[in-house]
Formats: sequence, C-alpha cells, structure tokens
Amino acid sequence: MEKKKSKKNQKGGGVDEQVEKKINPTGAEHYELYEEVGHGVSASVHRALCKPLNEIVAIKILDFECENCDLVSF
Ligand SMILES: Nc1ncnc2c1ncn2[C@@H]1O[C@H](COP(=O)(O)OP(=O)(O)OP(=O)(O)O)[C@@H](O)[C@H]1O
Repeated sequence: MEKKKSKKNQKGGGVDEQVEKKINPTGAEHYELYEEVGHGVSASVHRALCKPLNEIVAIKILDFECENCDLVSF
C-alpha cells in the first residue's frame, strides 16, 4: 500500500513558506552600534540595535585599509 506524502514534505508548500523573510534596512542611520563582539582578518563585528525592527543584530564593519586586506581598488 502506498503511503500518502505529508503536506509538509511536498514541494511548494509547508513550513518553510510560512516563515516570512525579514528585510533589514541598509542605511547606517537605522542602527545603534554597541560593543565589539568579534574580530576577523579584515573586519570587526559589533552588536547593534536595528532601530526600525527593534531587534539586536550583528554588524560587520570592513576595514579597507588593513594590512592583511586582499581587496583591490581600481
Ligand atoms: N552573527 C554574529 N554574531 C556574533 N558574533 C559574530 C557574528 N559573526 C561574527 N561574529 C564574531 O566575529 C568574529 C569575526 O567574524 P568574521 O565573520 O569577520 O570572521 P572571519 O570570517 O574569520 O574573518 P574575515 O572575514 O575577516 O576573514 C567571529 O569569530 C565571531 O566571534
């Protein structure tokens, strides 16, 4: 006897589609920067408040002048 597929597993339906995609604003004016939480080779990561969404986020700030930076400017 063939089993019926659950609606969750069918393509085009199910839980994933019910999760709304959140879009964060891009302007720096929308964020309040807090303390540094990490540091990479060419960037630092800060905790920040996304003011329009009233949500804590992580902001990565690239350092274009760092010695280890491989980015090339034209
Ligand atoms: N979303 C996050 N929330 C909290 N901490 C984070 C988040 N993203 C990064 N970090 C912290 O910041 C550190 C540096 O992050 P980054 O993404 O710059 O790492 P990396 O990829 O190793 O560095 P790079 O991209 O400069 O080579 C991480 O090791 C981590 O501790």
